[in-house]
Amino acid sequence: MVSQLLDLYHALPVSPWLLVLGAFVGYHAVRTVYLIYFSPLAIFPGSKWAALGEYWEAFWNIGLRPGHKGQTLFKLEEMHNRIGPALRMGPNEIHIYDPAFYHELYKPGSKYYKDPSMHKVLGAPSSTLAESDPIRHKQRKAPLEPLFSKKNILSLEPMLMNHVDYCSERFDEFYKEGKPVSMEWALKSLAMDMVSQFAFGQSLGALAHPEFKSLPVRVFREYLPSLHVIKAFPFVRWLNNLPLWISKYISETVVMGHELEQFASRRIDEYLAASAAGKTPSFPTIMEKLLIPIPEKGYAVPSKGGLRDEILTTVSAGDDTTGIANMVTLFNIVNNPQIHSRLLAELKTVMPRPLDHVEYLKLEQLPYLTAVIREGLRYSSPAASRTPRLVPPGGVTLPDGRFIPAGTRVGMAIYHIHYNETLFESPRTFDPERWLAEPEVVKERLKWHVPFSRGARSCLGINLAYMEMYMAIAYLVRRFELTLVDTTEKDMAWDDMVVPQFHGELKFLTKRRVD
Ligand code: HEM
Repeated sequence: MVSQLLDLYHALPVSPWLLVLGAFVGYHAVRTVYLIYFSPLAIFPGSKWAALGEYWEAFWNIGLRPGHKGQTLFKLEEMHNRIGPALRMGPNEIHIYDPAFYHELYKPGSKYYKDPSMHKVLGAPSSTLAESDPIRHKQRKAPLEPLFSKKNILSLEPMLMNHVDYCSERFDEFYKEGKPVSMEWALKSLAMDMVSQFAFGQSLGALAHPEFKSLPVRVFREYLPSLHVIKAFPFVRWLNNLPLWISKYISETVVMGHELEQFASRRIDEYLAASAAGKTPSFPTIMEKLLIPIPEKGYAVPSKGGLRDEILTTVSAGDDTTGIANMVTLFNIVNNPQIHSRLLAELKTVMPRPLDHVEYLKLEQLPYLTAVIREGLRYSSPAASRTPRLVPPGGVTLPDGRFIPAGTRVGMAIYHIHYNETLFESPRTFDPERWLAEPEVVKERLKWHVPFSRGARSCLGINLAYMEMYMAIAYLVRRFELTLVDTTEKDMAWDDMVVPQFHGELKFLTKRRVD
């Protein structure tokens, strides 16, 4: 057999290496022609590069060329406006801009499931956030869903209030030293302490860090942008599996990720030890619920690694997003004196003195604060990127008659809804008034207010996020004369690095109000 193969090898008219090379080139030439001209998705316009692989998206997103970082979202917006509501953006992916399709794709009971390959990028495939199978997703969500109900979240109010009070004390320290506060770090730390205490029963102490740059806050800020790179080059994820002594020469983010995992594991051990000793927090926690099996709903307690992944993805989902929403909202309040003074006047009706406390349910009733927060969520769109789903069996026919086959990845972006001129007049203006119009008009606009997405895969933390926002905005505006330091609109421009990454810093001097 071997000698026959050797005879064949010697009888070949050209080098076998040339044959291999020829086969490789031939395969790619045929694949290129097929993808660009004959694939069922060839009827959709878009860059030819996009039809061939993840290159087009990577080119605009990962910043190999200056000015091309986190730009896919904006490039798509420009292309949709130029060439139509459905574009090809991958060998097997269509991007849609038509708002009418949003409520088809993300409606409750939608048959468009999360795309597993996309969510593998997150690195915790067994977590509620990343799970794509609808049955397993329901099982994983079973212990969390009642925990995140409004009734339960209301019981967190005293715990959240402690963090707002401590944050205020830290702002005093900065003011006494004559230093401005870097709000992105401070507000992400506030969100981190709130959500981590809800997770572990004990906060990660992010607000106590001298510059608000604790490891967990830094890791999520550094790690999320690397998801663009992992998506284009999935092998990068394997860096995580390298021994730490090797990865520390390659990527600081990977090392920080390992440290965070160890940190979270220690917190889980501490929680388990405290719970065995009968010491549990006075408020409900994510850990507590994850440790109770619910056989009738198919929920079994995960392994320790599974617990860690679930907790870390939930904490990461709730940290940057809420921090960014608060930061963008505060910037726009302070940068618009009329909005600022009207909001302050309203807050004074329920908090006559700067140090007063007021029940969250009363804050929620304030119409102007509510309008400001809604507008802050629209304007900041913290989960701005597209969230892809898979076309269900049978495929789908778009309103214009074009067919998308089953299994195609199809996505829309919250940012494109919130900044669509047909849905929101002058979308680039921060205008709380749009939420104070006639009730029918507001009702129609709310249909397009989707910062938390819609349907079965919408944000689990919506009640917590609203409560954090109402409390942070109301108390910080009521307690402090916030003055911008070296910050302009230009600093608040952002790139889409899975969550917005800002070009500059928002800095405030934080002087206490006396009346
Ligand atoms: C302003 C703040 C927030 C915004 C704008 C936001 C937005 C979103 C969006 C758009 C999704 C859907 C993602 C997708 O389709 O792939 C999502 C999912 C999720 N969010 Fe949030 N989120 C916020 C805060 C929070 C908080 C505070 C928590 C909890 C700690 C949280 C936990 C989650 C979880 C667990 C999911 C996955 C839900 C599932 O797949 O069933 N989020 N969030």
